[in-house]
Amino acid sequence: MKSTISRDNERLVHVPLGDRAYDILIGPDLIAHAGGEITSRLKVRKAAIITDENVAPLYLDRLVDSLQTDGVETVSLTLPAGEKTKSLEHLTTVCDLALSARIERNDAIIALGGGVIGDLAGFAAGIVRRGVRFVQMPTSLLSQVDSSVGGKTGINTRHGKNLLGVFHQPDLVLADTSALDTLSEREFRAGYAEVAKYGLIDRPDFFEWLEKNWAEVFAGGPARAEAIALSCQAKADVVVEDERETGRRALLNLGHTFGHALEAATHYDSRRLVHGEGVAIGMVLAHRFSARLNLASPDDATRVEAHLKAVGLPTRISDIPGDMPSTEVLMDAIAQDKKVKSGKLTFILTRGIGQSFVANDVATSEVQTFLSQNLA
Ligand SMILES: NC(=O)c1ccc[n+]([C@@H]2O[C@H](COP(=O)([O-])OP(=O)(O)OC[C@H]3O[C@@H](n4cnc5c(N)ncnc54)[C@H](O)[C@@H]3O)[C@@H](O)[C@H]2O)c1
Ligand SMILES: O=C(O)C(=O)C[C@@H](O)[C@H](O)[C@H](O)COP(=O)(O)O
Ligand SMILES: [Zn+2]
Repeated sequence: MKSTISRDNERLVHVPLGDRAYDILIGPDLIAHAGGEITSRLKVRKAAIITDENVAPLYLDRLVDSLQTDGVETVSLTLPAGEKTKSLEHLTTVCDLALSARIERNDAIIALGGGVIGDLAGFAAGIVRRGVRFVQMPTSLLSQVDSSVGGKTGINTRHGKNLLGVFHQPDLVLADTSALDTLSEREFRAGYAEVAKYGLIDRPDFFEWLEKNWAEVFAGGPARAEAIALSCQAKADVVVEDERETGRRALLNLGHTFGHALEAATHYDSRRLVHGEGVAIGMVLAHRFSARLNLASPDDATRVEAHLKAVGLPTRISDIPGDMPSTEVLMDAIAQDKKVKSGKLTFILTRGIGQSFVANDVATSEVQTFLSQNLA
């Protein structure tokens, strides 16, 4: 019997990308009804489900049951949780599974988990048979508001963060908001950093709304659903305008040049720093750096820091437990940033809350001096 879905409390964001257009469904209990949604939209016969060791015991059986009820044959792979799983070794394992299971181009790889699983499984989906169908089933806040949308996939290498990858849009995103009930508070906060990012990029009213309503977003209910849907819409709007990051999409990297360098410098050790925390510190640094360059008022940086601090996020490099990374290590990581052009750094800077812009040609010496002052 086909599973059906109640439309109560469900939101839909459409990503109009021509022949790569897709829907993002956001709502409760979507995992239990995934089979019906996937088969009615994509007509897949087989699916390789990729998940991690924290998510599998909570949601894998439910997803397999739903898919099998709707006639989809499944195989699954449970990987270790955490950033270190975005590796060439695990990419090979995922590709091997898909090929052994004879996943064809019209079949699907399904990512059931956070951004780590989404980025890794999406990369595999982009390269297996030069591209098979890809379904994102994000289970962390970060993956529901950011990583499941937009088609960036990838893994880390010893040279830095996300340095191997492809653009491969999902065919469908099913964001089951009930899954957030089992997410740790720390991971919820980390995801919230990317929510606040959309306000800081170009939606000052949203940032102001978050300042007033963040406690309701954390509590769940309509404010949370609203923040997730608005974030997906904000990301979709940018992606539709500049799918391959030739210009405007770089705005989504606000806070990430510093954040990624901090992740690399802390060896992707989630006990010290997770991605969203790096982004929170990075966004405060981007606002402080903009003030130092006389582009924005220092009061804006203070306001951003006050809000992120209020929700319990780290906001300074010194908030990261363990030894402080050196300026040299951070500058080395920054030099590998994908936005570097002809050896020149590109940064996302700001003229104020919600007034971010892409700055090419930022002097390395300015960044170095600024960082060494922030590490003092
Ligand atoms: N592709 C993109 O556009 C994009 C955007 C933002 C971030 N990212 C990437 O996403 C990654 C971060 O994603 P993340 O924050 O989701 O990290 P994650 O995938 O490591 O998930 C965070 C933790 O929460 C656990 N978890 C996930 N869902 C759960 C649930 N419902 N219940 C209980 N535990 C759950 C995971 O097992 C993990 O331990 C980084 O690698 C980052 O680079 C990519
Ligand atoms: O989708 C984008 O574009 C983003 O920049 C979103 C970021 O939140 C995300 O962390 C992304 O993976 C960073 O991309 P990268 O190109 O700097 O690796
Ligand atoms: Zn990010």
